Formats: sequence, structure tokens, C-alpha cells
Amino acid sequence: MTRTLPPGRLVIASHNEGKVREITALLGPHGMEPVSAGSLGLPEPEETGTTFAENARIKALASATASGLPALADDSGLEVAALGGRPGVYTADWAERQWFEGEKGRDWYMAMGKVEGLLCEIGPDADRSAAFVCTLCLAWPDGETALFEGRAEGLLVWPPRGRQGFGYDPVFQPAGQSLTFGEMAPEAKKAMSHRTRAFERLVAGLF
Ligand SMILES: O=c1nc[nH]c2c1ncn2[C@H]1C[C@H](O)[C@@H](COP(=O)(O)OP(=O)(O)OP(=O)(O)O)O1
Ligand SMILES: [Mg+2]
Repeated sequence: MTRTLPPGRLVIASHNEGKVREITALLGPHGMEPVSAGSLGLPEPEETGTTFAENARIKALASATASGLPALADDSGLEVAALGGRPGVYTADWAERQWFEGEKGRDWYMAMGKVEGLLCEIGPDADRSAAFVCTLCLAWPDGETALFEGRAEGLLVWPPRGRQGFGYDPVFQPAGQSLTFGEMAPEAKKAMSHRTRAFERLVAGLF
């Protein structure tokens, strides 16, 4: 049996502002007091795992042991069918994360350029199916961990549409929708995202 998570401070073990915003919103109704790893000055560990679960565990444990508080980490990425599931766990490296730091400016175009290059590589007739995957790991300071996974299926689209969200949101159109995540209001993305689906499993398991 997994433990329950009592109300109180919970570290969001991510240095990605977009994720911190979304996870804070997800925690809203659950009586938790989210505090980001960055605001506590916690170090960012190297993501040496080869799976989403391994990396989420590394990040959650690093924050939980350093802070003495329970910590929630998110490892996520894009699996492109025509690439056999790549870049997957290497999505952040693939895009060179610093490109996202000025995501509303020039750097945003560089990140989107990576996707344009990929779409050229797979050609106009290739299957553009893709999925966003998210693994959440909750770690307690004593080293116990619990993992939860969520997926959102969809299509890679070009050109990018919308400036909401973060990362690849402007080029990802979830299955059955006409808007990209980048065009959706935060609440609409929240209704169907990979992160929300993983979080629902966490809620079912821990609250
Ligand atoms: O909802 C999403 N909307 C758009 N893009 C997304 C999403 N979810 C993950 N992504 C992309 C961003 C990054 O390129 C990679 C995650 O990499 P990942 O290592 O898990 O996160 P990160 O390094 O940005 O922050 P951190 O490790 O501090 O949590 O997938
Ligand atoms: Mg990372």
C-alpha cells in the first residue's frame, strides 16, 4: 500500500516554469502548499536515466532528500511514431533546453525549427502521430517513491499555432481536437493533458 500525502508543503521538483505552473494548478484543489525547487535553491540533478520513470525518480529523490519535504517530479517528452518513439526521454536534450528559455521570442522559433526539420526528414506523407508522455514521481524524504504515468495521443502539426503553454505545445494537436495545446486556454489543456492523466492516477493512489 502506498502512503497518503497529508496536506502541507510539497516541493515541485522541476526547473521548467511551464511545468511548475501546470502542476501548481493541478495541486490547487488538494490542500497542498506547492513550493518550487528553484525557490528553495535546490540543485538540479543530472538526468542519467534511460526511462521517464528513472529520471522522474532521480529528480524527486534529489529534492525530497535535500529539503526534508515530500517532492513531486515530472519527466516527460514527445514520442513520434515515425521515429519509433524518439525523442522520448531525450526530448529536452533534442531541443537543447536553453532554446525554450526565451520561448516567446527568437529562441521559440529555433525550437520550432527543430520540429520543422523533423517533419522534413520524415516527409510530407509520413505518419504524424505523436504522443506526449508524462511520468510523475512522488518521493518522501525517507526515500520511498511512487510513480504514475499519463499519455496524450495526437498529431504533430506544421506550422506552429498558438503561444499558450510551453515547449512543443504549438505543434501538438491532441486527438479529436481542432486546436493545438498552444492555442488552448490553460484550462482546456488541463482537461486532456498527459500531465493531468498522470496526476489523476496520483490522486487516486495517494489522496
Ligand atoms: O506539456 C508539454 N507541453 C510542451 N512540451 C512539453 C510538455 N511536456 C513535456 N514537454 C517537453 C519539454 C521538454 O523539452 C521535454 C521534457 O523534458 P524534462 O527533462 O522532463 O523537463 P525539463 O528539463 O524541461 O524540466 P525539469 O526536468 O526540470 O522538470 O518535453
Ligand atoms: Mg529535465
